[in-house]
Amino acid sequence: MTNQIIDNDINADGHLQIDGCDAVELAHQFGTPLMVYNVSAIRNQFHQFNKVFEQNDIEYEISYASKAFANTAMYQLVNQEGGHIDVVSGGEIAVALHAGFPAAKMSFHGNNKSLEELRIAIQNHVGVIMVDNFHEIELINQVVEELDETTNVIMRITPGITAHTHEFIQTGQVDSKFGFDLASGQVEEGFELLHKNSRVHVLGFHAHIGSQISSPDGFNALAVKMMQLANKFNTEYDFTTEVLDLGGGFGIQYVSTDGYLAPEKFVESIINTIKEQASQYNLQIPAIWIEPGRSIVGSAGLTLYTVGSQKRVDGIKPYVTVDGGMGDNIRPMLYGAEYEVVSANNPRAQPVEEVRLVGKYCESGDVLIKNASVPSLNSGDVVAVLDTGAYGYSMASNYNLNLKPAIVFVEKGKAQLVTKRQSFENLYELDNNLELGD
Ligand SMILES: Cc1ncc(COP(=O)(O)O)c(C=O)c1O
Ligand SMILES: N[C@@H](CCCC[NH3+])C(=O)O
Repeated sequence: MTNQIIDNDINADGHLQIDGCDAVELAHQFGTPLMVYNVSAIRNQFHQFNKVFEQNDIEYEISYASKAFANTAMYQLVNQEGGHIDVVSGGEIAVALHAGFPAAKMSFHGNNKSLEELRIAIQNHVGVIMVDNFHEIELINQVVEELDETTNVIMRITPGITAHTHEFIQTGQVDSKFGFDLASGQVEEGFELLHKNSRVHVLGFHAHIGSQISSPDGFNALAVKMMQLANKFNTEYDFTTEVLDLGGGFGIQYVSTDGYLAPEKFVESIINTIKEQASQYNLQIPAIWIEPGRSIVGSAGLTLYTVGSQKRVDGIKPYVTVDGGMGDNIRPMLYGAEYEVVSANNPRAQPVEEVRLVGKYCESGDVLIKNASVPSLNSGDVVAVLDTGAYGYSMASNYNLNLKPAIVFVEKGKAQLVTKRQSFENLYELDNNLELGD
């Protein structure tokens, strides 16, 4: 969305509206902080991805990386859109199953899956396990034997590509904790071990080079490496790569100075490179899978807060405090991430000053926006921090024992509470009274 609010985003009362719902009314009805997702925007991003594959007549899957944002309704929405999901823990599998999401459309990721998690995945016939390392191969072999089951796997490889993004969210460089190292022959070694087990079916290869990437170059380099790999395995092992999964990582625009490339344009570029490589090697084009997270939900979500206290000292940039902060959005503190904010009461109001938009947590670093250009804001006003849909709620914490926010989905003028705000009881319901001491 970013702060280029268009007429469509403003209703007759002059308030911010999200897919036909008044943001100020949502804040009053459901309380703040409140996460609001525009369901039409999520559906539209699925359609854009589908369209680019279909126009190119490519077999594909859109495997939504649910670490970006997951709850029961989100898994159900992805299912309505015909997507697959990428899950990374027993917890994500459990919530997806609870939502009625088909196990066969899940890809199970992780660099340290436990024996128990692998048992859950294999018992429930999860579609594919993205095998990450040699230890995991042993565990998979053990579980399929023990449960008298079979499983599909895709090998995650570390391609040796350094994506242009924040160091904390690069994953494709040689020095990474994820995947089988391509350059040193680990992929061949792992493949031979997997291939030996008739209960394990290798579908192909996966790589994910990082997140919030703004240029297609790294993806094109990845597509070249992956097709080289497919060709090598075809020649040396007579192995047909059925699936190449190129991960996610397509960046979104958080602030107006961020470059913008529509997420489906990254995919178009990947498809073109794979087509060229396939014709060069005279290989059949494998099914192409992608795992977008941020590009599906990032700009579809925003956070509504209510303004509270303000601190003003001559010569110091003012502090404007909202009723949430680092507990619902750790990204500014963790990655120096930037966001834009608008007044939900009057999104057209001209900025009159630069302030620090800060949270209510006991940390000086709890700053949501360092340089927020805002109109005159008063206590009780509702503000919207835009583009918070990815890795906000999913990395939320109960720091200071603050409650995690509620989540509302809106679509065409209708709003639905899809996750309740936590209650104080939720904060102690797992605790036992102390029995030690006097
Ligand atoms: C394996 C894998 N796939 C997909 C994603 C989703 O990335 P993004 O949300 O940047 O699209 C991630 C996260 O970076 C990941 O680790
Ligand atoms: N949590 C990160 C993205 C990590 C992607 C997971 N592999 C972010 O907010 O940008």
